[in-house]
Amino acid sequence: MSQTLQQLVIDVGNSRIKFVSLITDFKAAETQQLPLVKNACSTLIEEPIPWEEIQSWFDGQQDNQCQTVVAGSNPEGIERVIQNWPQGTLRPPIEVLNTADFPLEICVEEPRKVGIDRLLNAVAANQLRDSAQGAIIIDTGTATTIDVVTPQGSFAGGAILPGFELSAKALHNYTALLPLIPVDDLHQEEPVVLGKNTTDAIRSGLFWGQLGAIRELVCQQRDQLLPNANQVAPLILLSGGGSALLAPHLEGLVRFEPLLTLQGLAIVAQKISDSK
Ligand SMILES: Nc1ncnc2c1ncn2[C@@H]1O[C@H](COP(=O)(O)OP(=O)(O)O)[C@@H](O)[C@H]1O
Ligand SMILES: CC(C)(COP(=O)(O)O)[C@@H](O)C(=O)NCCC(=O)O
Ligand SMILES: [K+]
Repeated sequence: MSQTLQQLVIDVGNSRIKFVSLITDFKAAETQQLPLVKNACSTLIEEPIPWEEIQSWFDGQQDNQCQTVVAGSNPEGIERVIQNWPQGTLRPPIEVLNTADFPLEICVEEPRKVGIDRLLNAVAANQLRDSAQGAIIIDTGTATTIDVVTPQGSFAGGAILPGFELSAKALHNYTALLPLIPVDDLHQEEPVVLGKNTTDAIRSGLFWGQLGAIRELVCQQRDQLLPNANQVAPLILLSGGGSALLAPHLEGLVRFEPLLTLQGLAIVAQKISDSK
């Protein structure tokens, strides 16, 4: 019989706090499946947390059936979530901090300085990739990260660049004449390449520049993962707040997994609870 664990998992980034409830199958490690997301919501980092909605996911259940866990790249934001934790149905969260306990080898100069979100993505990628297959993870948050997992399953580092919104704010904040372009504009219609006014020129740079940077880094990282022809092509995963915007343009190249970090955190938390 397969044993399952219900979880409330929270990822606190630099722009948004993401909440999901999931069902994690203890046998999932053998099946190359990610924990199943049942409910999801998010809020901007400075906005109130939608506790009522989140608590309603667990209506009619005993609190001790659900494991709650929080982690992320924004320590102040995590503190806020813990401080504002509601009285009542939800069990207080476990904060996952210590990446030394992760089921992951971290091959960089200072493993403790790597953003936990990048490592959680790698844990999730390890669940999905075939054995002897490497992985490349594109995560488009406040920053966009493009990271490599080796065919042996270790986190091997990667690249960090500004995401859509940060790039838009930087252009506005550090120039005299450039307006602030809301990222929602990029969703309305595909930006023209040849901007005939300032706004369209910025939209073009933000959108096609981000896409081009991602393609170039994926290309170079793939070459590094495939030093000879008899290796398996890497699994390329696309996640994060900006991923829905990019997915149609990376079709055929990537697998779209918008909640990868949260699912990685669910796997890590399940392993921690299992080992106790
Ligand atoms: N409507 C939108 N259109 C395009 N991009 C968006 C939109 N909403 C969010 N984003 C992108 O997603 C990023 C936030 O993604 P998220 O994964 O929540 O970030 P973080 O993990 O840093 O909190 C924004 O910085 C922006 O780049
Ligand atoms: C690169 C990041 C800012 C991405 O965070 P996000 O955009 O998701 O909020 C975060 O992973 C981070 O703060 N990393 C620490 C430095 C490092 O990973 O090397
Ligand atoms: K992230």
